[in-house]
Formats: sequence, structure tokens, C-alpha cells
Amino acid sequence: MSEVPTGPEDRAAAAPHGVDLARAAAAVRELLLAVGEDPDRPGLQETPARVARAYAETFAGLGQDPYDVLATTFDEDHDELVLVKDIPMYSTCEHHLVPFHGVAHIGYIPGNDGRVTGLSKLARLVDVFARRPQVQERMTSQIADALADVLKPRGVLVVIEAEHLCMAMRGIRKPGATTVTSAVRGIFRENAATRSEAMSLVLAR
Ligand SMILES: Nc1nc2c(ncn2[C@@H]2O[C@H](COP(=O)(O)OP(=O)(O)OP(=O)(O)O)[C@@H](O)[C@H]2O)c(=O)[nH]1
Ligand SMILES: [Zn+2]
Repeated sequence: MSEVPTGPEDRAAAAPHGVDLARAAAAVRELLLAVGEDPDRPGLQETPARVARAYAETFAGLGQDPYDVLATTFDEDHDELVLVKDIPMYSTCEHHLVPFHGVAHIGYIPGNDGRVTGLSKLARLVDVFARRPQVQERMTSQIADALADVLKPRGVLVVIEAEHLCMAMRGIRKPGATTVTSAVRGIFRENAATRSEAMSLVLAR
């Protein structure tokens, strides 16, 4: 099921206010105490406020509406694949609050009315969903659903390749393992040949 908001009220709920910096800083100070650090030692005095500001950036997507990003669309007589590959992506694993990062590939085939969006908007859309506590599968679906909803394309295909630092630096400790997720909608879901043609372009190096 899509978690992308669909109505004006849902969209408002999905775009709450920014990070409470004072509260985040107090929490970071508490966390430093909890791990046995001294938050008052010179090197750490500015850290809570600094981390709070960094979190405001890392989680900025919580206050952004994907529909605003896709507000600019235009008519273009193009009914073949549009594919933007290797969009750098940094997100935060919601289980451990450590980064997972890699690249996103987004392809779509415009619908009958030929609605397309600016190429940069695809990268912005990735950021809106990446800058939240996330799970890779959900982010992949959210990007696909938002594009399908706004552009009404014949098909959408989203592939994300990422390394999860929660698997690399701790826990199972397997640096270099890549997780690949895909979400396909429309013709890419219905037609295996169209899907594999697009996939081969996505995965070509
Ligand atoms: N499916 C999925 N799993 C994720 C993602 N990010 C992190 N995980 C996994 O979430 C799981 C959380 O498992 P838990 O057993 O609750 O946590 P844990 O004890 O810290 O697990 P380990 O990481 O195995 O040490 C781990 O297996 C992570 O690898 C993601 O984007 N998608
Ligand atoms: Zn994790």
C-alpha cells in the first residue's frame, strides 16, 4: 500500500514542522552521557547543537511534500523511456539511525497525455524520501508511487542500490554488501520484456 499522501489533508500531515533543535540537542547531550562520555569536555561542548543542526538536514524530508517537488510538469511529445541513472542517495536506516547510501535509478514512460517532469525533480524526489528515517524497500516504493500518481505515466521503474552501514560497521559486519530493491508500476509490471529491457539499461555499467 502506498504511504504517499493523496489528498490535501494528508499532504499537510506529511509535511509537519522542522526539527526541534533545542530538543534534539538535549537528547544528544543525554545520549553522550548514556554512553559514558562527558558532554562538557571542550571537544563535545558544541556537539549537541551541531548534531541537532545536522539532523535538521538529514531529516529535512519529513517536512517536505513530494507533490511540491513534482509540481512543475510539462507536455512533451515523448512516449519512450526516460531514465536517470546513478542519482546519489544518502538515507538513514530507521532501525539503527545510521546511514545507508548508494544510488537510485528512475525510469518512466510518459503517459498518453505526454506529461513529463524536469530531470532534476527526479533527484529531488529521491532526497525528499531519503531524508527521513527509512527502510530501503519503502523508499523505493514511495518514489515509484509518487511518480505514478503525479505523472500518470505508462510505467515507472525505480531501482536503488545501497550499502547499509548498520551491516558494515557493526552487527554482522559485512562491508561491501549491496542491497538492490526495485519497484515497478504500470507497463513495467505487466510486460516482462519491457521490464527486462529497462532493467538491462539500468544495470549496464
Ligand atoms: N529489509 C530491510 N532491513 C533493514 C534495512 N535497514 C536495516 N535493516 C535490517 O533491520 C534488521 C533489524 O534487526 P534487529 O534484529 O531488530 O536488530 P539488530 O539486533 O540490531 O540486528 P543486527 O543488525 O542483525 O545486529 C537488521 O537485520 C538490519 O539489517 C532496510 O532498509 N530494509
Ligand atoms: Zn540499520
